[in-house]
Amino acid sequence: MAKHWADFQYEIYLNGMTGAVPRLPTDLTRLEELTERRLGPGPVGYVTGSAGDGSTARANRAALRRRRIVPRMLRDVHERDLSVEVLGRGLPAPLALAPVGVLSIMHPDAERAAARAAAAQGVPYVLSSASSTPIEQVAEAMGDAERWFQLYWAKDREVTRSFLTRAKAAGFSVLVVTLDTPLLAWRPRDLDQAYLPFLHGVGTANYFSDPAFRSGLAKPVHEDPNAAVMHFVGMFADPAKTWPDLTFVRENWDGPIVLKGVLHPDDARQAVDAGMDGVVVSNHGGRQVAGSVAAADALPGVVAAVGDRLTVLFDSGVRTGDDVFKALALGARAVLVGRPYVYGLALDGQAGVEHVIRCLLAELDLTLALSGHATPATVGPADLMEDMAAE
Ligand SMILES: Cc1cc2nc3c(=O)[nH]c(=O)nc-3n(C[C@H](O)[C@H](O)[C@H](O)COP(=O)(O)O)c2cc1C
Ligand SMILES: O=C(O)C(=O)c1ccccc1
Repeated sequence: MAKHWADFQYEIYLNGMTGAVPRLPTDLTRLEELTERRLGPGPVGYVTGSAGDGSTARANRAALRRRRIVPRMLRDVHERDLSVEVLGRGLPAPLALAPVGVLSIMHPDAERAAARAAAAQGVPYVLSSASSTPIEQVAEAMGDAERWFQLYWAKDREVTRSFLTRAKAAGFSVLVVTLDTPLLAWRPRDLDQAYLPFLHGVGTANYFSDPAFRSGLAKPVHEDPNAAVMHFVGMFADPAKTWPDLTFVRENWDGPIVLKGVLHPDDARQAVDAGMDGVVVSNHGGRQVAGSVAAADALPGVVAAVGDRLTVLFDSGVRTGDDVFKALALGARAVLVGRPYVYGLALDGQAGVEHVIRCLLAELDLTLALSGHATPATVGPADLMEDMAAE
């Protein structure tokens, strides 16, 4: 029998017999406010902030809230199985941790803590190129758990090639190529405090650990750190890239490749033509194009265009188990979650990240069961209706 994630509910109640209650709220939408009280203004702006006036991030939430579940009754759900197959991998649930850069800003254990939490719960961890911990050290912390690598496509081919070689050697199996960040967007929360995340918490450590990156420096990093940071800024991403450039990535990675940040159905079709295996329908949590379409509103169009040819994943705005259910109903195979686990990390390290994963999946398990589903496979558009007046 598959694991019932909902058992976490009674684990919490039973622990309560000895007077213990969860260290963090089980309504994950409350974590943002707690994190705002815990971290300094720079780090808070970095993690909670988004592009422009923040309306895209709010629209992501609204697009999920507006869709309401129509539960079905009397459909045997006593044995449930949340596992799904994604890109040829069996996952215990339709969830992965999204790539988030410079986690040392949030907690001293940084990427290692997030990766260990994902490994302990069996969900894939997507390591950001912009990690504050070198690829190899994150891999070492994870044992043989499922790990995916997110590529920021460096201007220098040798650096990109080196990242891919290192990630492969460290056991990363799926490559997530982020397309929506060829430039950092206009982010007032960061700008108003002149807070550039790269410059904090050894934000560039993964690059600094790279031999191809280092060979481009006139002096070693410790002798001229400012020059090294400027080299990184010039290297980080390349706004000149076009679709044919994907050939280079395809030729240098023999596992599945997923393009992150696709919103238009035609871009999803181009991903098929480029030999890609999947897309993440995402607007980067509202952090890139201010005023862009809400990710959940873009999802059905992408699924209709390529859902039978590519694995369609989703992120941007997922905060609760019912949000995951809604994304599945709109056609996503699985979802990535960003800020909630980062808040968990900021508030309680590895344990906080595990708390977030367990709450999300317990709530998803219960939402499925209470709506008449024993597996994600039976969830579809017929389970939703739209309520334009929803708060
Ligand atoms: C603080 C922060 C840093 C991020 N860094 C990266 C990154 O390095 N690479 C990447 O592809 N996406 C990055 N993202 C975007 C996430 O992968 C994901 O798309 C987004 O957080 C999903 O939205 P959500 O936060 O509403 O769940 C970052 C997001 C946040 C909040
Ligand atoms: O802040 C982000 O959204 C992001 O993608 C990023 C990129 C580089 C370093 C840190 C974060």
